[in-house]
Amino acid sequence: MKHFEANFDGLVGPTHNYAGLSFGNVASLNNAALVSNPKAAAKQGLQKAKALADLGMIQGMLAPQERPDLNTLRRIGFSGSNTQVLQQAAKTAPALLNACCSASSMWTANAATVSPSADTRDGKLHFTPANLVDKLHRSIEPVTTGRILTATFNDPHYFHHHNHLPEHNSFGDEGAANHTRLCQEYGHAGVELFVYGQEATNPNAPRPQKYPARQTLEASMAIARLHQLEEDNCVFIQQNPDVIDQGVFHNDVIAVGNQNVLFYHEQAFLNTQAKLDEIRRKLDTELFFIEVPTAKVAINDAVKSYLFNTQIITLPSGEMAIIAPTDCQENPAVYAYLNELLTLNTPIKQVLYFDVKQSMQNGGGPACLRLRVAMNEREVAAVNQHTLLNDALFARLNAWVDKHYRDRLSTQDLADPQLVIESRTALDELTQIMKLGSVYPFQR
Ligand SMILES: N=C(N)NCCC[C@H](NC(=O)CCC(=O)O)C(=O)O
Repeated sequence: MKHFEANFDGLVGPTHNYAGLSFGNVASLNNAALVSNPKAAAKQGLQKAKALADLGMIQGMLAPQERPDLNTLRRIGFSGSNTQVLQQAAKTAPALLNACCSASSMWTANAATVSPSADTRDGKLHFTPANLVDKLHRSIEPVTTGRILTATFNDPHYFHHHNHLPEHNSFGDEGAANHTRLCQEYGHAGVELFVYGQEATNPNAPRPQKYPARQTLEASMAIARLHQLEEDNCVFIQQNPDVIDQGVFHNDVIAVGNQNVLFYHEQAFLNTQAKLDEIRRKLDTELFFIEVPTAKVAINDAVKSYLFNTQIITLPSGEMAIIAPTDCQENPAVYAYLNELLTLNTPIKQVLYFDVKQSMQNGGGPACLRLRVAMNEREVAAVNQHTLLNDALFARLNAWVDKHYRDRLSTQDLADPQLVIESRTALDELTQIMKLGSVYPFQR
């Protein structure tokens, strides 16, 4: 049977904006209050996704969430008509209004952790939506994320959907951004790498001093249990707390894996050598550990350019390509490194650059925008086919964006009641295009 790794990219929502909501994410803080362009953001994302589909990759799209989130605003005591709720919140608690308007579900690397059927005891593909408890604006995503995932991977014979983990700091979970998988072939059992920022229940364990460690070991271990993984197929690695304090808020800002390649910065992990040895012991295949030294790329350059927030994909030819943001071309040290990488004897043979600046300005690179789902051909056939990107869906979604999205949005605009109407009209139409059913609170 054939097997593939599909990418499911998040469609950027109509309220994409820069509110500076993510302490510890330097791009989000540095670009706070910039005026955004939701239309351009959505189109940049679609272009990247379509380019991968055109390369022969299986590419899906995940629907965005309903924002402004009026349910949450009502839950915290704002009342009256929608207009009154927005006006009261804007006047008395603008930070809470901003949190309820973020389009952050676009970064689907944080939607869930996914374990392919080759790794799990029941032979099903497992999904656990991330609870994202570290950030208020993200903690309101998991329920709808679960509904969107269930509507996308909608055959219970193949797909096993779990609830998100308990909403407590001990179980801080950021999904696939802190998880990667190494394997020989996508359809063979692999080793799942769970990279955590701290041990919540061990006060003596190392942890960052300045910025939050969003993912806990406790959460990673809970996911491994839920997904029915064997101990021999898991490696738990601690992220280096010093790099979290330099702005590496997720592991996918400092490391990325694909098949038998692990591409990571010298300073990414704690106990690196022991962990690499454990991977070698648990995965009996030729492995390429590509370590980027600080002398070639400083942490600061890695964070600014998102060198490691690239996608490494295996093309139908069997060669690997790196999907990088154009910011990597603009950074001399990183660009020189990527050119050198192509001359090293690794499976990576080309680099393709994409402009995803609207997302980058909020700290989301190409890899943040996608959720990887390794599947065999039967599982691909069991996916909701209206979510898979082809020429027709691409044209339809572009027209949908043109019709509904603004090309300018400031944080002041978030209180505009018209934005609620525009966003709901757009999402209602989208659920019909992608045949998702009633996934949004306003539809239920
Ligand atoms: N690395 C991965 N996988 N994802 C990137 C997520 C970026 C997101 N930014 C934001 O949520 C900023 C929103 C704002 O400031 O308006 C975050 O920090 O959670």
